Amino acid sequence: MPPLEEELFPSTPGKIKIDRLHHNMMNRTFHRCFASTSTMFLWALFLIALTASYLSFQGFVASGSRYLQHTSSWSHGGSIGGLHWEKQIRSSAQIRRSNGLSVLVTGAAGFVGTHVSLALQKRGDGVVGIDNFNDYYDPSLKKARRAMLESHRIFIVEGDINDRRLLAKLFDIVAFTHVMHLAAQAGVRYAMENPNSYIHSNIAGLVTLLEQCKSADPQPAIVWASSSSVYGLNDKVPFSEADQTDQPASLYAATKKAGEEITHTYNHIYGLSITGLRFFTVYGPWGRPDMAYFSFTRNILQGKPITVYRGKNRVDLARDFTYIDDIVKGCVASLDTAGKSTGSGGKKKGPAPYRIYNLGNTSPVTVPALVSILEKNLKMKAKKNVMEMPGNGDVPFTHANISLAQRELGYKPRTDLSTGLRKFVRWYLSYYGHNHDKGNSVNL
Ligand SMILES: O=C(O)[C@H]1O[C@H](OP(=O)(O)OP(=O)(O)OC[C@H]2O[C@@H](n3ccc(=O)[nH]c3=O)[C@H](O)[C@@H]2O)[C@H](O)[C@@H](O)[C@@H]1O
Repeated sequence: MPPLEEELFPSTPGKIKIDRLHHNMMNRTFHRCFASTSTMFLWALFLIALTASYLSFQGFVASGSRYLQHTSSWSHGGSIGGLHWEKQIRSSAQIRRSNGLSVLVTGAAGFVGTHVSLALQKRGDGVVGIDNFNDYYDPSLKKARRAMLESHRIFIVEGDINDRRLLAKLFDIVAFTHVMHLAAQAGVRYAMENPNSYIHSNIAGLVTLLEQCKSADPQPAIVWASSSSVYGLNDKVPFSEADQTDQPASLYAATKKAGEEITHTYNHIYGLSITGLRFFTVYGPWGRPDMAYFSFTRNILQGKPITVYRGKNRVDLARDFTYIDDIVKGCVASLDTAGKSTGSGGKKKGPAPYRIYNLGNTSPVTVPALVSILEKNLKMKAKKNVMEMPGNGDVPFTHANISLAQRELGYKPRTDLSTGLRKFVRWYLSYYGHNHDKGNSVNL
């Protein structure tokens, strides 16, 4: 068998005559030469293989990170994104009556958001909720509200209104006719502790939402929650929509007032239909644990003292407490009467309605009177610490003039504070029980 080198490089007849030494030398050189060539060849193969695998690994990483980016942008703590998620949204948005609405409710796991979502769904409108489930107060209460809504086939997307990609995705999936914007950082006194959360939700979040609504095609009509607190240090009673609102007493109030101005610019520039509702101290079942009527109830039942603030010269503070069912009727009537937005895809085509309404009860009640009603319902006495109202953003009283809402929305509050608190206490006891197990976990 010829040596390998001969097979690869057949000798010429002249080469056969080379002497042995020369042949041997040549042979060694040839071996060295062949060895380095084959090594180079193998190295080259190895490098090609390495490069190929590196490139394909890069591709894998890139596609993997694209996948991760995609999923993480919608995964705000839940199974968000994907076909099943989209299907849930579509099914929740389904309209089940003629001329029904398809409404995106922001803050849907909040107090007012839950009640409004339910009312809309019950009459056959399509409802999709969005809520970030933050821990301003016990998130388990928000989750319980969500569970209640889910039992009525209402889907709540877990996400923040500052997430513009999420908002764009929702509007891609559903052509919302209306947005009921209730997501906000609420609470008057907490603004001194955490001012930035008010800017995040009530300013930045509002603008992100309006940006989405302005570019949507069709543009939805927007109804949103302003606040009685915009009247600030106004002392002309009752408070009318035409009164001055340029003296807010808290950062919370200032962000709500700013919201009224911001929505005005979107109405003016882009033709968005806007209705701002100034809610007056809303209370009722499934309410907010940070509010006085709720925390007083919890403390009275637990035998803990409550702090009752008093104004200057020992004047009692008073609020135009408004029952949730009345507020819901005002919200739904606002959606029903909201004129259409006129623009599309970010271009205004004509003037659109801009409205502001007070939604109050028109009968202010003092804080000590509120405490007496709770004591009667709970059949327990409160341990009261009375102290002067600290300068933390509170206002001494609120009182709504509701004639505009009455005229244009047919709004007529029907529940007095005694009736409303009786219903609240009944709910509280059924939800938390007398032993306050869940009440203890309320995070204030
Ligand atoms: O109407 C509104 O616009 C506002 O109503 C409520 O704000 P507020 O009226 O201050 O409601 P509470 O916190 O329940 O206070 C009610 C009254 O109880 C008093 N209070 C509160 C807490 C407390 O420990 N003791 C006490 O006497 C307050 O000074 C106030 O006069 C909501 O918390 C705000 O989110 C909402 O925007």
